[in-house]
Amino acid sequence: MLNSPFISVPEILSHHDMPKFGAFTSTIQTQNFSSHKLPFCSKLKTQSLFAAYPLKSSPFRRDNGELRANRRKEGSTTVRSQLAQDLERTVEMDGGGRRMDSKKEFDAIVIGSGIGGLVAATQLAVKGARVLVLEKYVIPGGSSGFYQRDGYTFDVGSSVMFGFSDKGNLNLITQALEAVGCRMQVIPDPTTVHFHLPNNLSVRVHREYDKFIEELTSKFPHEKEGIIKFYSECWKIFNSLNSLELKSLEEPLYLFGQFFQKPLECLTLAYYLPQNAGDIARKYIKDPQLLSFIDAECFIVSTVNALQTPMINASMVLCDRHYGGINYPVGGVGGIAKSLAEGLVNQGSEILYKANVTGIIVEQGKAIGVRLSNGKEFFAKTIISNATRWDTFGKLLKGEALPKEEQNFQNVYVKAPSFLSIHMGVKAEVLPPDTDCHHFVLESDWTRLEEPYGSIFLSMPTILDSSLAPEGRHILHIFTTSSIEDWEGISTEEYEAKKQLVADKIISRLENKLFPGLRSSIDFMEVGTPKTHRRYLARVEGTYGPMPRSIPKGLLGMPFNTTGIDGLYCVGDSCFPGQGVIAVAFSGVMCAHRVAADIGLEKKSPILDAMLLGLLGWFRTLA
Ligand SMILES: NC(=O)c1ccc[n+]([C@@H]2O[C@H](COP(=O)([O-])OP(=O)(O)OC[C@H]3O[C@@H](n4cnc5c(N)ncnc54)[C@H](O)[C@@H]3O)[C@@H](O)[C@H]2O)c1
Ligand SMILES: CC(C)=CCC/C(C)=C/C=C/C(C)=C/C=C/C(C)=C/C=C/C=C(C)/C=C/C=C(C)/C=C/C=C(\C)CCC=C(C)C
Repeated sequence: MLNSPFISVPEILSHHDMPKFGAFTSTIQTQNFSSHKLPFCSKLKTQSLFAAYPLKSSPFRRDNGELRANRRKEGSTTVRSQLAQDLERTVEMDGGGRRMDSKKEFDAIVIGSGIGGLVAATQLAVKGARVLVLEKYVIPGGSSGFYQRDGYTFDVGSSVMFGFSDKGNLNLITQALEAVGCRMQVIPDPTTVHFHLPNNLSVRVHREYDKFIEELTSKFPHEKEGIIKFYSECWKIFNSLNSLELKSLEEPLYLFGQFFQKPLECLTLAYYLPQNAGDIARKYIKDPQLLSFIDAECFIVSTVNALQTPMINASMVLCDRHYGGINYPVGGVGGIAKSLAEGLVNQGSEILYKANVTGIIVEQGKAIGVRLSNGKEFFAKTIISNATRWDTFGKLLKGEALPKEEQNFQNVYVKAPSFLSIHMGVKAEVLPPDTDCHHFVLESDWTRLEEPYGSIFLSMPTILDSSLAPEGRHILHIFTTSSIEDWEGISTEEYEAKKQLVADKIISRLENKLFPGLRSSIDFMEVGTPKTHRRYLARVEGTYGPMPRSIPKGLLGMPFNTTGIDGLYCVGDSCFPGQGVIAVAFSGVMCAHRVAADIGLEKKSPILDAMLLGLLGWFRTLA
């Protein structure tokens, strides 16, 4: 297998996806679904997600060489959203020359359909807004998308799903789906992650908190008290978070309302907002190896060590994994975005694929529309960018001076490296019985934790959902940090050879540590590099997300959703609270609330707005 030519994700996507998703090949497509009740989401309860994607039931059809949306029939009547009809009418009105497609205004245009963008869009749609999502790629989801090869269904990004339980206030993925009437079947993961660390330290993070603490204290009995105190402090924060109704922290009526109803909890959160997990761990723990373990715990959350990881974010994930637990959606992570996109359309809003936004149109200092690579223009009261802040302000806002809030963001945060990913199908026999689904491997040297190719993340979602692979096979999704500079300025042959070399080394490491015989069990493999991720996720340098330039003041410096440009909002992992699917879902909820207030769908107080936004802006300069 290793001698077979490695094919990069871009090549694979273009060769395989396009025929499979043959219906997605026009420049602009419109999903014109009626708003009847959730056909796809309800199917998910009993079927594999991807059964919902067969070509026959594609939402598109060819019509005189043009792609058109299939119309879903209710009884004998064709029902289509008013919005879709408006759009199509404006396209018909095009008379050559510049295609001013839309004098019609949307309430919001969302650039990008990552989980952040989709949550913002769906939350706005259920509040009654007319939303248009413009996605560059052929399916929704961005880093939380999927692709299929040779009978395997691969998650593009992480398979570790927080916020997907049925309890509390922090199950934001469940809530986002429910808002549009969707519910997905999930499979509880008994172990969040199995750490394989230097000095043969092996720690399994069990779903049951007591079992995890018991395992960790058995490795560090002299630190039992410190362990309990550190994780208990995380619980204090988690419980405060979990008691709040989560909406926009940039909206004063809500924020002051929460302070009034839950003063202790809000003050607790305000107290921890500027703090990092590493400092708090050091209050209780002295053993350097245990502190390094806490670094590894945080690295998974933030791609940086504990001293650089905001305590609120660390607490969120270190507790949710025991509270709601990690739950994997049947059919794969891609089903979340697919369901949200369908829910959005069912609410009468729109999503267009292969719609590459190349510019945000600003008039008299206000963002009023967007321009696509094919020259089309769309207009809205508000523009929400789910592209990273670097892409939004560096590429989409040409000719605009960088607002000072963005300068501040770029001073405090840098682009985290990208990653190298290996998607692999293997013979099932190579995995020992009772293998856990997620592993983190750093064999011998703690100092390599944050180095490129130092730590290995491994997810095997077929341990939980065997429908993702052909019978007798498992999926291995392996990823490790890697920078784009490593992959630039080399010939195609060198690029291919380098992919093979790097993959080879990682396979050897996994063979030594976990799965003897792995190499000979490989049935399918492809390697994605930072260039792949830059191209297919439309993220500058393929970055994993923002990471602090030095020691941050917790979350204090992380911008929320409003920007220095009137009418322009950002959503996604370069907004508060940062990287992670549940984190960007929260960013989507916050963004939708702030936008809804600004377009009159929620209460607002302009005077309090000005005061709070000014205050938050000032706080950020302290970071
Ligand atoms: N391997 C991984 O696990 C991995 C990798 C990267 C990011 N992540 C995580 O994924 C999440 C990111 O979610 P997110 O919501 O911020 O965004 P995202 O990056 O997942 O999605 C953004 C979407 O916007 C689209 N887009 C970008 N620019 C566009 C343009 N100009 N025109 C049209 N569409 C455009 C992209 O195609 C993509 O679909 C975070 O949790 C992050 O930490 C995970
Ligand atoms: C506003 C002011 C000044 C004061 C107000 C005080 C107040 C009320 C504050 C409120 C704050 C709130 C509500 C904060 C909310 C924070 C939240 C919801 C944070 C959520 C963070 C979630 C994170 C960081 C999730 C990260 C998950 C990640 C990165 C998962 C991915 C995992 C991998 C990629 C690893 C895969 C692992 C293996 C081993 C394969």
